[in-house]
Amino acid sequence: MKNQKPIQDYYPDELSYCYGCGRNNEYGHHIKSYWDGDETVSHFTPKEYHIAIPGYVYGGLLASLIDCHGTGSAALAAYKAENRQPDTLPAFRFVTASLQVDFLKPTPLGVELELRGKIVEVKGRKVITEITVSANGEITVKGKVVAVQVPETFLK
Ligand SMILES: CCCCCCCCCC(=O)SCCNC(=O)CCNC(=O)[C@H](O)C(C)(C)COP(=O)(O)OP(=O)(O)OC[C@H]1O[C@@H](n2cnc3c(N)ncnc32)[C@H](O)[C@@H]1OP(=O)(O)O
Repeated sequence: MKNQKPIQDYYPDELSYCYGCGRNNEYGHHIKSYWDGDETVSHFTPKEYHIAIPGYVYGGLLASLIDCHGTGSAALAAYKAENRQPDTLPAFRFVTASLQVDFLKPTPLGVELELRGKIVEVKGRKVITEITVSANGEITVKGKVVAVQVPETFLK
C-alpha cells in the first residue's frame, strides 16, 4: 500500500466530484482505496458531527464509505483482471448498482476506521465486492456492493 496512488486519483477531473470519493469536491469525504495483498483497504476518521447516538457513527456515513470503497475496489479489480495499470486505456469507471449494508455493532466515534474489500466476482461490466468496516480491530459493519461500468449514456 505504501507508495501506491489511490485508484480515485486516476479518475479524470470531470468525474471527481463524487461526495464520497471525488478529490474535487471540497465538502466530500475524499475516500481513497488501495490494494493490500489480495484485499483492498481504505481508512477514514469520522468527524465529531458524523454522529448518530452520542459516541457512535451515523449509519448513513458508514454506508457512504462502503459505497465508494466498493466502487473503487471494483475499478482496482477490473484493472487487475486485465493485468493492466490504472493509468492505461480504456479506463474503467464504475457506479453502484446495488448497496447492501448490515450494521453488526455500534461503530465508535473518535477512532480511525478501516475498510477492507474482498473481490467476490469480476464478470463482464460487473464487479461484486464484500466490504467490512472495523473500529479498534473489531468488525462493526459489513456490506456488499454490486458495481457496474458506467454506460456511455450516463456520462453525456
Ligand atoms: C464514474 C467514475 C467514478 C465516479 C464516482 C464513483 C461512484 C460512487 C458511488 C455512487 O454513489 S454512484 C451513484 C449511485 N448509482 C447510480 O446512480 C446508478 C444508477 N443505475 C444505473 O445507471 C444503471 O442501473 C446501472 C449502470 C447501474 C446498470 O445498468 P445497465 O443497463 O448498465 O446494467 P445491465 O442491465 O446491462 O446489467 C449489467 C450487470 O449488472 C447487474 N446489475 C444491474 N443492476 C443491478 C442491481 N441493481 N443489482 C444487482 N445487479 C445488477 C446485471 O444483472 C448484469 O449482471 P450480469 O452481467 O451478471 O447479467
